[in-house]
Amino acid sequence: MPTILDRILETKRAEVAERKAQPQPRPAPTAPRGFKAALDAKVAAGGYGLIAEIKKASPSKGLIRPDFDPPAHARAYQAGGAACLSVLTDRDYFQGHEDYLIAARAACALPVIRKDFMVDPWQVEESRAIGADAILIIVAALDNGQMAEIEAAAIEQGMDALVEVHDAHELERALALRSRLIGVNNRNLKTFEVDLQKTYDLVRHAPAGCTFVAESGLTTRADLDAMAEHGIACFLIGEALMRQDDVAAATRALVG
Ligand SMILES: O=P(O)(O)OC[C@@H](O)[C@@H](O)c1c[nH]c2ccccc12
Repeated sequence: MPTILDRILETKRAEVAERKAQPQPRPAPTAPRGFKAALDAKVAAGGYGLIAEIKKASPSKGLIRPDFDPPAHARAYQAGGAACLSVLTDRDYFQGHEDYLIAARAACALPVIRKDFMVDPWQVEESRAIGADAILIIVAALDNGQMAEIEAAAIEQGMDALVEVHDAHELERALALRSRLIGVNNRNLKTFEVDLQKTYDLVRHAPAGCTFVAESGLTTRADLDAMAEHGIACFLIGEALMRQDDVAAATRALVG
C-alpha cells in the first residue's frame, strides 16, 4: 500500500517538472537570515527555540485556520517570542503557496523555513528565490545521494537544512550529512499517530553537537517541559498555535 508520503512525492515530482519548464521571474531576495543560529541563540539564552508554523490545512485534519492570514500570523509569532517561522508551500496536500512564504517573511524579521517536499536541487534555488532561509530534507523521502545533493545546493545558497527523521536508521543516515540541525518527527507518516516516547529514545542515542527539534503533535507548555527534561529545547509547532484566536498570546504561553 502506498503511504501518504509516497503519494505526495509522486504529485511533487510532476509539479516540479512543470515549474521547471516555466520558471517565474522574481525580484532578488534579501540575504539569508541565520535559521539554526536563531534557534541556538534562544537556547543559549536559556529559553526554548520555537519554529512556529504557518499552516492552513493538513492531509489528516483538513482546514485548520479559516481566517488564514500569513503576514498577521508572522507578526503574532514574532511578538510571542518564536525564534523562526515555518511556512507550508505545498499546494496539493497542505493548501500552501509560495506567496504565503513571501508575505510572511516580509512581515517580520524572523528566519523562515520553506516547508515542502524537496525532490530536486532545483527546488532549493527556487526556495532561496522566494526568500526562504532554510529548507527541509525528509530522510524518508530520499536516497543518500539525493539528500547530499539537496544539502549541497542549500549550503551553496547560504541556507540551513533541517533534516527530518523518524527512527534510528534514518537518524544514522541524517548524521552522514553536514547539517547539525535534526528534526525528529513524532508523527508516524503511515498512521498519523504521535508518539513522544519514540523521540526521547532516539535522542538519547544521538551523539552530542546537534541541535534537535521535536516536531508535530506538541500542544502545551507541559509537552515542551517534558521534552526539555530529555534534552530537547527546540520545537516545531503548527496546528496547536494556528487554532488559537490570539496567536501571539498562545505563542507567549508556550515559550515566553
Ligand atoms: O501541526 P503540528 O502537529 O504542530 O506539526 C507541525 C509540523 O511538525 C508538521 O507540519 C510537519 C512535520 N514534518 C512535515 C513535513 C511535511 C509537512 C508537514 C510536516
